[in-house]
Amino acid sequence: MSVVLDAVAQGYGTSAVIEGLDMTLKPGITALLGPNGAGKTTLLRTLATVMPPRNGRISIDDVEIHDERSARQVRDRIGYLPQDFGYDPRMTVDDFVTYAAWMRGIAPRQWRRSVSDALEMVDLVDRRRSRMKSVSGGMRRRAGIAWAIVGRPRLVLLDEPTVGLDPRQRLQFRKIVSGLGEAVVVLSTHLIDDVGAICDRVIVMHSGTVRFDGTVTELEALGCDDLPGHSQLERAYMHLLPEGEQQL
Ligand SMILES: Nc1ncnc2c1ncn2[C@@H]1O[C@H](COP(=O)(O)OP(=O)(O)OP(=O)(O)O)[C@@H](O)[C@H]1O
Repeated sequence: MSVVLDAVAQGYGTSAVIEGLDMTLKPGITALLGPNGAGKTTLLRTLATVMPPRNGRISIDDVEIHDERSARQVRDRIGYLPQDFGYDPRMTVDDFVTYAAWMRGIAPRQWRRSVSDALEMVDLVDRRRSRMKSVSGGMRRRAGIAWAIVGRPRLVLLDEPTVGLDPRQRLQFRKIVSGLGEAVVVLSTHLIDDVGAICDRVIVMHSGTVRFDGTVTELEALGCDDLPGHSQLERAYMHLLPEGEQQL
């Protein structure tokens, strides 16, 4: 799986959100960090082929995505969990993940196995018959993660996947993501601990542009003692913000 962005611009209506973004994504776990409104969700939606780029080019496995037709060629390889994902509250957890399998074009004879495999990965096998409306917020989010990984897509996009998870569930989440092996995984988060624990690469965005792109170790090296933060990574993150936002 390869994903290449070349001078990608994206926006809504008359407002530009992302400008001139160049990036190549490879197998491994990449975190998108950045303040509210930095453009992380917009970038994930663009990678998910929900919005073709306004300008520039995005290619997924050498297919250039410029319209619905080209997007359809690659969607079966993409698992995307939006920040506020919708679900029918009467659906069971099993139905919900089976629906994702259907959407992803997985052959019906493989649904049982793929769904069981995804539910096992998120530790929800014993809740598969529960309705989505009756499970806890954290379990629902794990069902969302199962939605994104059913059928083992090679591009997995997770928008703030750990919101609402308790500490043990966050550790489980890290284990799930670390187990995705060869996939290109891109996740947005505000939780710097998660980044330090599992990510191979960190991209820090601000106002639709990339302020940093490198490894966790490279990011840590930017942390200065005179900036606020409880860890070297938090201080490095603060260092990358514009000067007016570096102090509390
Ligand atoms: N559907 C939309 N219509 C118009 N503007 C939008 C829409 N969605 C996002 N925006 C704007 O685009 C900019 C980037 O938003 P985006 O949601 O991509 O940021 P983000 O980094 O994901 O933020 P957060 O951390 O709060 O999730 C913001 O200024 C936002 O107001």
